[in-house]
Amino acid sequence: MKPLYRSADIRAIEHAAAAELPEGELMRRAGRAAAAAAQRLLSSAAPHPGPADTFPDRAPALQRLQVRVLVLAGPGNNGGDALEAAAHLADAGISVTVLHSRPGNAQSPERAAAWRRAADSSARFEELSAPAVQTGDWQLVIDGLFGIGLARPIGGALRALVEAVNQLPCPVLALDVPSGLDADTGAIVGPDGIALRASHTITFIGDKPGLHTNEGRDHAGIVEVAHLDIDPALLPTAELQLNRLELFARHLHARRHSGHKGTYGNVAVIGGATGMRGAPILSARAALHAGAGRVYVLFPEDPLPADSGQPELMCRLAEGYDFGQATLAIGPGLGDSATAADLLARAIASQGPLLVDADALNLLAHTPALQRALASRGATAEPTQHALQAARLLDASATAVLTPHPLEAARLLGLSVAAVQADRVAAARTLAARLQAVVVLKGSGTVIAAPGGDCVINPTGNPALATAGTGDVLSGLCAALLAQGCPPWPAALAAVWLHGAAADELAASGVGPIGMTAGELIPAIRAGINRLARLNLVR
Ligand SMILES: NC(=O)C1=CN([C@@H]2O[C@H](COP(=O)(O)OP(=O)(O)OC[C@H]3O[C@@H](n4cnc5c(N)ncnc54)[C@H](O)[C@@H]3O)[C@@H](O)[C@H]2O)[C@@H](O)CC1
Ligand SMILES: Nc1ncnc2c1ncn2[C@@H]1O[C@H](COP(=O)(O)OP(=O)(O)O)[C@@H](O)[C@H]1O
Ligand SMILES: [K+]
Repeated sequence: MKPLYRSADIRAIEHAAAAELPEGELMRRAGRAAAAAAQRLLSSAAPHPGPADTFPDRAPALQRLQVRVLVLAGPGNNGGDALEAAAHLADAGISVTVLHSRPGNAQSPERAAAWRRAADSSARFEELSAPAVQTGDWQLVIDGLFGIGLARPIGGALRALVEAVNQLPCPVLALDVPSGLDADTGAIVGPDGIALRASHTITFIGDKPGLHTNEGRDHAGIVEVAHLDIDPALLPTAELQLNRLELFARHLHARRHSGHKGTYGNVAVIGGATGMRGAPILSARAALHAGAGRVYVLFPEDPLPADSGQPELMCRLAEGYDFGQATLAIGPGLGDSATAADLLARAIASQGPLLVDADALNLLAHTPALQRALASRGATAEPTQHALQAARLLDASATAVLTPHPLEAARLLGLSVAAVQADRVAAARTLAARLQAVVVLKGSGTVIAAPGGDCVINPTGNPALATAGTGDVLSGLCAALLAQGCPPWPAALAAVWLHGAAADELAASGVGPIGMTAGELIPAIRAGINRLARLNLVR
């Protein structure tokens, strides 16, 4: 399990843990963990921004006085963690400069003790200011300005200071949360706020959703969790977690020799109005390469005779096709005609697995009756055998998967895009509950929510995916998994994970992040599925 905790949970855990420990013990542990992480970063001389995908795992001896570390210590307990870390680093012979915010009368006793320890060390103290950041030649900056206690946007002189840190070429290690970022949502605390861009974040007690979605990935960098030896019994069951193989891999089966095309299901992609024919073709090609037995492309009008680049696809007019014969992926390039709306109504009324994407989501947003039909479809449909087996993971009644990007989600919710992005987890959960469907809210740190409240943030993927057509590939991939018998919840988790992992592989091999095309994802996804299926050979 890779749980993600909101700030309120972290505060409750911290409170319970602190009650069993000497005063200041958690802050001392946080400071020690931060100093150790800093020493590992200094030793590995990680470039900034670091493409490395893990924290370095050991710290060879540092040559004394060759490294200069800048520690930013804010007025609260995040500043206390930073002061503890500064004292440890100074004691290790490292040249440490602390830019220190005067805490006022409300300083906690543990922060006051941390300040005394740092003041007694060889660390030099200066007032927090942008020029103090700009004048030094730092090998590392440690950000202990604000953690989960940030109460308003960073402004004034602190804003200039954060801007100055964001210009530095060296690694930046954020303590708990990059200052200025909302740990719950990954939004920059605003209006007109700013957040520090860290190359690495060491986060305390438990991992936090805001580090993995929205602005989080750009600001947190590589995330390490320091549990501070908290008694696991104090950790509540997390309602939110990071996506990972264990949540879905067992549903990706190795093939039996006796299988035939009928064994692996039919996918029908419905879309491709005039001028948007490529969208369902991409989706259908992805479905084919993700293992669906037969793949159809159903056009609302003027069907293409065939896809000359992929003649395995069967191109038809949607009218006249029996929607009960396939897993449906409706929406790519569907348009907003009356025919399109009729096709969506027929798709929702059908009994099989259903994925709703793109233009079909916009039609749904405009048509409350279709929303009601979709919600009651989820509530009344007979769960499949697969779905029953997966009942622990899945609200088995949710047969539809919806894949909105933030604008589509905003239309469905009657909100602005900014309001959706301000709390992506809440937006996905609200839609999932309202429409009784698995909702995949796309974007950096895609959020997948089930109607019962389960929610997952996906860690794979990168900006190579920010190109037209990658969403169509995702819908075809997910439909193919549904067609092969995977229940909606693990199908959505697997599709989002595989799609992002394929983009990560392509970016690592130079096919991106700039200039990767949606079509290039498809063979990389196929390779990923086959790798995972091989892990399940015994099934
Ligand atoms: N209390 C504990 O036992 C532990 C706390 N920990 C640390 O404590 C942090 C939380 O500490 P706090 O609750 O003190 O919160 P913070 O240190 O995040 O910030 C609170 C302080 O910042 C001020 N402030 C908030 N927004 C501001 C703004 N925009 N401009 C200027 N000042 C602003 C507040 O008035 C307050 O003084 C965690 O993120 C973590 O780093 C860790 O040491 C683990 C243990
Ligand atoms: N910056 C990014 N980082 C990670 N994933 C991204 C990023 N930008 C886009 N994506 C992903 O790419 C896909 C884009 O889908 P969508 O917006 O529907 O595009 P289209 O309709 O053109 O296919 C989604 O899976 C989304 O999560
Ligand atoms: K911080």
